[in-house]
Amino acid sequence: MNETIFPVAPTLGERARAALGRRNLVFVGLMGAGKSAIGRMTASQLGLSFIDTDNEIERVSRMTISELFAAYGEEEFRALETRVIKRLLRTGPRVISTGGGAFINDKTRKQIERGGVSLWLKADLDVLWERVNKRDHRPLLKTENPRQTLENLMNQRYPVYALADMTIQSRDERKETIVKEVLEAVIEYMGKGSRHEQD
Ligand SMILES: Nc1ncnc2c1ncn2[C@@H]1O[C@H](COP(=O)(O)OP(=O)(O)O)[C@@H](O)[C@H]1O
Ligand SMILES: O=C(O)C1=C[C@@H](OP(=O)(O)O)[C@@H](O)[C@H](O)C1
Ligand SMILES: [Mg+2]
Repeated sequence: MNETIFPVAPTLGERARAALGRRNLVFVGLMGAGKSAIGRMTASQLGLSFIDTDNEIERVSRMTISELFAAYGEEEFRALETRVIKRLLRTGPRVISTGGGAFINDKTRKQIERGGVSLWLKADLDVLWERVNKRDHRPLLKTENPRQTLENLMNQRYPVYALADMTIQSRDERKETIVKEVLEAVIEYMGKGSRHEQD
């Protein structure tokens, strides 16, 4: 019997994986933007391993993020976060979802700029609030008016997140759609005139 072999077109995930090469893909953005959820799904599409820096910090410290903040304060948490991210970036490629404050820290942001391509999941206050107010594991939001705290953080941090290599709007839309947009952004960014073109 004659068998005809049809060439199989690469999937979007395969094309994005090839475009990424040896770089890590690093998700940044505010609490509730979807870094952890979208990062995990993106990694699966890319066939890369996934690490959430908060999970990794909790694993190495054997404490929850809330416990770390309560016992040692935010400054110590940031130092630990910087160390963990530095190590993760050295051993990629992988998809890394950071906690919301990581990219704001100058040292951590410079590490990410050297060892990865960054993607800001940007979201409106209403979207963020809708998502974060269902859970209470975020120590920075344990304030009298957490919605106002979130808004203040947006004002402080959005100019810094804007330094990321790519930006995708995280919104009230299926996660699969956001993942598809992320993969398309990686292909476009890595393909044309990115600072990583020669890597
Ligand atoms: N596109 C989306 N549609 C609906 N829910 C989402 C979407 N993206 C994220 N979420 C949900 O919002 C919540 C916060 O997402 P998470 O990934 O923990 O955010 P982050 O890590 O940026 O703080 C989670 O319950 C997650 O499943
Ligand atoms: O914005 C921040 O400074 C923080 C965000 C959290 O991660 P998510 O952005 O994944 O919620 C976590 O790292 C910690 O509570 C501090
Ligand atoms: Mg997260």
